[in-house]
Amino acid sequence: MMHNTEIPYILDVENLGKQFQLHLVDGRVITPFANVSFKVRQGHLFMISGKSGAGKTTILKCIYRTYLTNQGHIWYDSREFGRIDIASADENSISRLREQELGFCSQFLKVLPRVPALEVTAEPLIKCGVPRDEALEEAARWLGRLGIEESRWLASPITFSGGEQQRLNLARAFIAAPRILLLDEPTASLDAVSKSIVLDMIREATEKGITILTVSHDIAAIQELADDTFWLEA
Ligand SMILES: Nc1ncnc2c1ncn2[C@@H]1O[C@H](COP(=O)(O)OP(=O)(O)OP(=O)(O)O)[C@@H](O)[C@H]1O
Repeated sequence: MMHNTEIPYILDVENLGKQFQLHLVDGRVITPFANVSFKVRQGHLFMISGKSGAGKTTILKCIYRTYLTNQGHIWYDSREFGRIDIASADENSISRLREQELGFCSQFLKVLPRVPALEVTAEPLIKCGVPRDEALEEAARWLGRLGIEESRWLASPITFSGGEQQRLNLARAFIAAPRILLLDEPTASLDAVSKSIVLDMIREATEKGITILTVSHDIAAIQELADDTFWLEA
């Protein structure tokens, strides 16, 4: 077994800071956090904790580059480009990383209407070049594992309950086995059975070497599995 110190860092967040300008209010600037630094080892489950509103989700969104950062660096040891600063990389590199290496699982569902759940789940695999039939079969496997009834697979996920939408988001995030997976409150609206399935999925993924960063208020459940916890001070 490898000692912690022998496992390389895959992500090195250095002096990260984010500001939002509230254009629709009075133009004021808010700074949820500044000078945030942490390092994440490959294949670890890394938990970001802290008070509500401290900026935990914002950090995940900066790493996925949904948000541009205002300060600092997000050094990522990518398979395709080597060491790259996600904070300043060009859009093409970011698209490529999102397709091949980075996954994000949001608490909320954002999908096109009328696309069936099975297709929505298979989409990340199809984008990676997996043949459609194979991708749909794999999608069925994940939806089944997460307890989404087969009768719902051809419906639009817009009609799903909150917990079903969350499980579909998780299926979509795990299906393509990215190198780094960012999970925003992965167990928030789940019952006990679904929660334990998700915790098993997280455990299996890290065992395969996938690095997971998660934000969760379910400290007891996640911390038991987490290799490291970063406390974001408000
Ligand atoms: N797009 C945005 N525009 C303006 N302000 C934002 C935006 N996104 C986040 N914020 C603000 O940044 C702060 C941090 O939000 P964030 O969602 O990252 O917190 P959090 O720590 O994840 O909170 P919670 O635990 O409640 O989910 C909040 O004050 C929020 O209002």
